Amino acid sequence: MILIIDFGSQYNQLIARRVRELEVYCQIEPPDIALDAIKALKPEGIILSGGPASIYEPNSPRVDKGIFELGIPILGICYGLQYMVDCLGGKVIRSAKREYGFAELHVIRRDRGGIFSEVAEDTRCWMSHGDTIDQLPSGFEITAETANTRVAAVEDPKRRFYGLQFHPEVVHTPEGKKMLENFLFPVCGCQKSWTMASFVRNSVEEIRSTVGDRRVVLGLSGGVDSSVAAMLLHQAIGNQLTSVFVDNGLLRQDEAEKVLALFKRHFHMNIRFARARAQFLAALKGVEDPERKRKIIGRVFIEVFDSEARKIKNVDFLAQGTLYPDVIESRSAFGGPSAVIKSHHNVGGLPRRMKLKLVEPLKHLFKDEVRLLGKELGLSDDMIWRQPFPGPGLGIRIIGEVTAKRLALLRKADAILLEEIKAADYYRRLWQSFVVLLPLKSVGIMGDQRTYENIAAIRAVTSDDAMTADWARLPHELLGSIANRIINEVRGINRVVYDISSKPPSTIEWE
Ligand SMILES: Nc1ncnc2c1ncn2[C@@H]1O[C@H](COP(=O)(O)OP(=O)(O)OP(=O)(O)O)[C@@H](O)[C@H]1O
Ligand SMILES: O=c1[nH]c(=O)c2[nH+]cn([C@@H]3O[C@H](COP(=O)(O)O)[C@@H](O)[C@H]3O)c2[nH]1
Ligand SMILES: NC(=O)CC[C@H](N)C(=O)O
Ligand SMILES: [Mg+2]
Repeated sequence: MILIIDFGSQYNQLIARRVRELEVYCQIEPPDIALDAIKALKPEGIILSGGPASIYEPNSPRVDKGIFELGIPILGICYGLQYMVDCLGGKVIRSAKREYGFAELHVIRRDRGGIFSEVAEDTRCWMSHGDTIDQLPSGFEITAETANTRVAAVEDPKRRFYGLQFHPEVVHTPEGKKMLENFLFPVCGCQKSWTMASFVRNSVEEIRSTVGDRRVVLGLSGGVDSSVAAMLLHQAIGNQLTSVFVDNGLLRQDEAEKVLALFKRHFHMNIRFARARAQFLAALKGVEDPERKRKIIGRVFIEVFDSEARKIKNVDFLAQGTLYPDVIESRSAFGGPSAVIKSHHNVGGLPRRMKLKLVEPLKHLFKDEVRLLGKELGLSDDMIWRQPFPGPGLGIRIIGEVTAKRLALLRKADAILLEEIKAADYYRRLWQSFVVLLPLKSVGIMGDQRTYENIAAIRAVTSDDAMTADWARLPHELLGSIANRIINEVRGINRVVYDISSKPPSTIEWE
């Protein structure tokens, strides 16, 4: 495996994606990981990520220096390179000018089977730094330069230490993937072994040894992640698993009935249905702040799981379909180097003290990997290709207070949108498509009468992993027919707008 040390770069997950695309398993860990924990992972190579800090500042993040004594190849990217240089006796200074964007890279040495083998002598790279290397540690030499940056890449071929001032993980560095490939295979000697079949084998074993003869409850939403987690756990521990579907009152039209029917038909596992509408709505009464709503929903979910667990004997574990991006994005909530954007109900929204221990077999996977895993486990295409639906559901799509009346309005509008999207064959082409109910009213005219009613917004985005997203260029005719149907069929909505923001700077959900 490859260990990635997270110095807070916004591109960390991209590094992980690239490595896994090359069929090598990797894991991202924070800089305070202990040296013994690093050794226990038995990495074949270590990648030090970029990050917003400057190495000469007090309290800039550092990982145990012992990594340089392990005899393992190390690749430093941007801040990671600067950290390596600083640790090993070189010098990093603030550069006279910041460099952000494309730069022409001139490769000086690519004849030693290192990072640049088979890379063109002149190629482009993506820079994003304000610091620069002034003095190299002994044993290092410069292997590439740009017009602005004398030290664009370095290596110490004896110790197999490599450093890039630019970002090989972004698509704007066209030969970046080749450079990473060179690091993984010739340099680190990795094998291509990251396949879903091997993942299933290892997870089943791990789940069995964690759970022993105890019981597990799993939050089953009918979404891709929890359905795949349920299949995996069921394969590992069979009847020791009970899945709990919670009707939190924030679901879409007919969702509870549909999900239950589907699972009863296709899966022979224990499923419980927890009716908790009133509990969620009461807890949300009068609450308008998005983060408060999220925390409340997270807490009530756990209360419901706890009370279901009490009805079954010997339950020690709660299983969830938490994915890698949820974990990494929420890490900051626990003191990591990046900023808190929003608390996902199943991670940052969890209460601090919990009775049940978490089992999260998918917490190192990305969404597209979970879909592949679902296929491996025999889940139908319809389930695998469902658009994601957040656990807080319509609760974060009603801006402002959540009430039964507003839920009813949104449910109708959302059902119409989905019907139209599916009929136009756009469902699978979109990462998500949904309606948001705004806390605003506007004036309209219907049948010669004045109306003063709610505004709904349509949100439809394309994305690969929800980390970035673009608004979907839906045909005007389709948008027109959705709007037309919503306004005609949903009493209480008289205006529909289309959200044309991308992520970043906006996010996919409005709250
Ligand atoms: N209505 C629900 N009942 C029980 N558990 C739920 C419910 N909604 C969400 N969860 C739990 O919260 C986790 C996170 O929700 P999330 O929406 O990210 O995943 P998902 O619903 O499984 O998949 P998808 O992202 O495709 O919607 C789920 O994996 C599940 O364990
Ligand atoms: O299970 C979930 N619990 C949550 O609390 C939550 N918040 C956002 N999402 C989903 O995450 C993806 C990224 O959303 P944002 O761009 O709005 O952050 C999108 O796919 C969102 O639908 C959630 N899923
Ligand atoms: N992208 C980065 O890793 C930046 C590293 C450091 N903060 C610099 O400005 O050079
Ligand atoms: Mg979901």
